[in-house]
Amino acid sequence: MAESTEVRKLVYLVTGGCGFLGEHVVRMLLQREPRLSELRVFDLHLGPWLEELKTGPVQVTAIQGDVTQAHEVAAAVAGAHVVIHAAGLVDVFGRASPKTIHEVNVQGTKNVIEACVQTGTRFLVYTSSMEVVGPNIKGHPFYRGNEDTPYEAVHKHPYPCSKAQAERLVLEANGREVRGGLPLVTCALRPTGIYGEGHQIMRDFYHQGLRLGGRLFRAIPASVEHGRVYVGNVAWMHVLVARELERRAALVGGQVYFCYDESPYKSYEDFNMEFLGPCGLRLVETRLLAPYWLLMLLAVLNALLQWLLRPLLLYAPLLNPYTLAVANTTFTVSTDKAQRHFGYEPLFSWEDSRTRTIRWVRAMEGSAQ
Ligand SMILES: NC(=O)C1=CN([C@@H]2O[C@H](COP(=O)(O)OP(=O)(O)OC[C@H]3O[C@@H](n4cnc5c(N)ncnc54)[C@H](O)[C@@H]3O)[C@@H](O)[C@H]2O)C=CC1
Ligand SMILES: CC(C)[C@@H](O)CC[C@@H](C)[C@H]1CC[C@H]2[C@@H]3[C@H](O)CC4=CC(=O)CC[C@]4(C)[C@H]3CC[C@]12C
Repeated sequence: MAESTEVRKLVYLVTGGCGFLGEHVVRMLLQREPRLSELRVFDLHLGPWLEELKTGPVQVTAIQGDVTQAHEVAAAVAGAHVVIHAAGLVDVFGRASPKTIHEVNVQGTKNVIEACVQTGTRFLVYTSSMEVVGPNIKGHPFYRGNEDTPYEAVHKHPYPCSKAQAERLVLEANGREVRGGLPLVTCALRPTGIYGEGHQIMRDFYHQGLRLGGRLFRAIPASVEHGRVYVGNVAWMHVLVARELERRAALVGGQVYFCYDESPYKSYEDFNMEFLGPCGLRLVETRLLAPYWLLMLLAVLNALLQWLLRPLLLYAPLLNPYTLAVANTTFTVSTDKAQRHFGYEPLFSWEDSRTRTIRWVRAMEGSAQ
């Protein structure tokens, strides 16, 4: 842990700093990085909450910008010591075109890398994803795997494809000479399904349950386990690895790390019920009524409806062939690589993560009444 008496001299840039994860990274940096003199928050959509952060000792600079625009990225990166690149189009629901997903996630990442090289920024942390690994299109389970577990990472969906390409670009950029002659040091963090305060999908599930009279209907067998990780622990891993990149460049540079904590392995739906159950929702067992083939038929009908309605409106339900396949494939990680390489330990216990998330859902409950 950096000493609190350290001189404030570092400039950090967080792209996507107003997103679900990005906001937690921004707030974690302000709380736990005492060397910060300036924190730049770069996002397509700036949040009003940024204003409240401008009263502290750190200069918080809000930058409205687009990672697909190289000149905007270069202007934001210039003079930064560290870039945490979390901006991305997280779309598995067909809201954006494959072209747009590629432009943001791949070209946007290229722009960040080139901006670091051209302006002399030496440290880059990329928010990758478990989806870079899987589940693959063959539905192979990934059971308690780690960063070295062999797995046939074969993707067709634009989102995992874009994350895999972007991650590869970041790792390949490690060691490139930046302006000033020193090497660029990069790494990529792979969160599994992130949950916590501000998670839009949890919000969607909650509102869906309210619409259905307090019930959610099981679509996935309880035996299908999904690894999940609390947003505060993902944010902490970003802050910690950003700090250690300089000191441990030879070990950490060019590496990937799964984000993990003590969150239990459960099916995606059962895990969500850890928070939605205490807020009054219940999961109705319909596995006998809704076999997988019927769910896939409904998912395909959703995809067809989305295509037919696109000229008129955006129809983007949670259930589509991709989300059903991912939800129905076990993907859990068990690793300590981040602990071994840069001393990561989860900041929030499972109990604390659960309590914080329930508190957030309850606050939604109040706003929904
Ligand atoms: N939510 C999850 O479960 C997981 C997310 N991730 C990754 O974490 C990162 C953050 O994801 P979330 O916070 O969940 O998503 P989010 O959608 O809440 O945040 C993404 C942020 O990026 C910004 N952004 C999008 N396009 C942009 C552009 N062209 N220029 C500038 N900013 C742009 C958005 O405005 C948003 O604030 C993403 O890279 C995602 O791939 C990885 C694993 C799991
Ligand atoms: C309708 C039911 C089938 C329901 O169970 C569908 C759940 C589905 C919306 C989610 C199941 C698994 C999620 C994904 C997983 O956590 C991995 C991810 C990593 C990312 O980088 C972004 C988000 C996501 C793709 C995540 C999205 C929501 C699910 C598909």
